[in-house]
Order: sequence, then structure tokens, then C-alpha cells
Amino acid sequence: MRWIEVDNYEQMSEQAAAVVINLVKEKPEAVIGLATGGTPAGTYKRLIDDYKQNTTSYENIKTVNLDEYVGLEKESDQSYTYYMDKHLFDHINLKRENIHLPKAETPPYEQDAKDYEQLIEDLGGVDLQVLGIGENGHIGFNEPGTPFSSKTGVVELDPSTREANARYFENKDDVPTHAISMGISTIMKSRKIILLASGAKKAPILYNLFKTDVTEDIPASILKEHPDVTIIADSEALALLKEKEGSVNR
Ligand SMILES: N[C@@H]1[C@@H](O)[C@H](O)[C@@H](COP(=O)(O)O)O[C@@H]1O
Repeated sequence: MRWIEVDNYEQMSEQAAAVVINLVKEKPEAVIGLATGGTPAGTYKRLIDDYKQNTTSYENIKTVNLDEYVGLEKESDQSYTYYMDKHLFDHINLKRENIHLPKAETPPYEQDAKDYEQLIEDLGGVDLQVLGIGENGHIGFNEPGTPFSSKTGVVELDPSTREANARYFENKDDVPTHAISMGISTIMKSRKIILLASGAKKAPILYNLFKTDVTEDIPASILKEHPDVTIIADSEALALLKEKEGSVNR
């Protein structure tokens, strides 16, 4: 696991976008795993700027998103489908048929999850997975305690995750209780992973992640067993770690 410290959100976004753009140039038919949330939004903005300025083409790129809320209509402002359209897909030349998110709109959700796992396999696996991290160490929507062997499935959201994501909803109670998420074993099959973190709220979990052994209590800790993971985090997110351990650029 490689740790890279950058000054701020803008630099984190810049570096993450550069990793994606390099892959798109090297492998124009790559499969890219994408995340939602506040953290990767700046990365997507840079991908759009680069697309407009340098005409980097996504014509043959395929995308698979990590997760989607169960039971929300795709058109709903809070669905991850809507998020991805608004923040990225509407602005670059990805083909609609190459964009994939778990369905999760209406039952049978378990079947949707199985189909999604199969789809990722059929695409040949993920070349690059972009990850954020929950304040409790979740990746995708795999909450603490999720078995590392988990495949894509229907997962229950931790009350703390619903709380953290309530800012995107009108009402706290509107936050769905479940999601379909790529499993931890699914994420681990990605050939390369970048995990992004920004802001003081992520400082405690990054410190815990750095210090911990691999444990299901901190889902992101499994990434220590992956051969190609880079954490790109800003100074605020690394503040506690640096205070206690010194430099993290290693
Ligand atoms: N399912 C998503 C995760 O993929 C994301 O990494 C996390 C952090 O979100 P943010 O980037 O807004 O802090 O939130 C959500 O729960």
C-alpha cells in the first residue's frame, strides 16, 4: 500500500484524474471502477476538463460503479446513477451501453446483485478501481464486519453511514437502509486501486487504517493485501497520522 500526501482537495483530484487519464490512453478499452460521494467529484470535473481540452476519448472505455442505493428511482436526485450522469457521464463520450451500475430499483435485488458480479467478470474484471473511504472504514458500502470473502450483494447500511450521507437527502429518514454494493472480494480483484481521502473528517480513519492489522472491523484494511493500492490523501485527512507517525510519503 503506497501513501501519497498532497496539499489539498484540488491536488488530490488532479493526481487521481492523471491516473485515470493515463490508463485511458494506455488501454482505450479499459474497465474502470468508479465511486460516488463528495470525494471523487473533483476528479470527475478534471476528467471533463481534460476531455474538453485534450479530447481524451472514452469511446471504448467501460465503467462499473461500486454501488447503488436500493429502492431509489434512477431519476431521483440522490441515486448514484443520477450522481454519475451529472458529475461525469453526461459530459464525456462514454457510450451509454458501456456504463454500468447495479440496478437496485425494484426487486429482486439479490438477483440484480448476482447479475452485477457476473457482468464484472464478463467484462474481464476491473483495470482500475477508484475508491473513497467511509468514516468507519467502509469501501463501497461494505460496512465493518463484512466478510472479506463477500461478493456483490445487498447490504444493510450502518446507522453512522446513513447519518453521514443524510446531507444529500431532504430528510434523514429518506436515506435508504440498503444498497447493492460490489463485494470486498470483488473490489480486491481489481488490478489497480486508488483510494482518495480529503478533509479532517477522514483523519481518524486514515490513522486507524495505517496502524491496524488486516481486520474485518475496518473493511479498507484488506487493501493492505492488494499488490497495487495507492492512497492519495490531503494534509487534513492525514493530519492525525502525521502528528503521531511523522511523514507518510513512502
Ligand atoms: N458508498 C459511498 C462510498 O463509496 C464513499 O466512499 C463514502 C464516502 O463518501 P464521501 O466521499 O462523500 O466522504 O460514502 C458512500 O457511503
